[in-house]
Amino acid sequence: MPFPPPQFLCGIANTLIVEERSYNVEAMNQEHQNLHSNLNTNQLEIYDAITDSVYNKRGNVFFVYGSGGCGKTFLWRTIIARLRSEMKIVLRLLQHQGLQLFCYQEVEQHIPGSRFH
Ligand SMILES: Nc1ncnc2c1ncn2[C@@H]1O[C@H](COP(=O)(O)OP(=O)(O)OP(=O)(O)O)[C@@H](O)[C@H]1O
Repeated sequence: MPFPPPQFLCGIANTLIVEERSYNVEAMNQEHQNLHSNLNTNQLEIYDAITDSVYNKRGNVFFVYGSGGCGKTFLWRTIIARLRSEMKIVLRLLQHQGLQLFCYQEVEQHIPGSRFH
């Protein structure tokens, strides 16, 4: 099967990156502050574990579960707002009946050399 030329694939990747970096950083920062200040103890514990993994490049995988309405989405929104307020890239890979899978990748400033893993 023919493979698209690399420059075409590079263009697609860059579109994704550009879209993910088009957020209003100030608005995201404000949203993060609002959400974070309302996190309950359990949410805060998970928030700290996930952000610790991100900022210390631990590469952990987290499976967050709980009954409907317990605040999982609220937690994700808080974490995502924090990362996007810092121009980091968060991709939602899957959402199915309470299961959400996110991929976070810090992309280097030099976009053409950057990769998703
Ligand atoms: N710490 C919080 N402070 C204020 N409101 C909260 C908090 N956590 C959750 N909520 C609110 O509670 C409601 C349910 O939360 P959320 O949608 O995050 O639950 P969920 O676990 O994702 O539910 P489901 O599994 O059904 O999708 C939402 O209106 C959300 O804004």
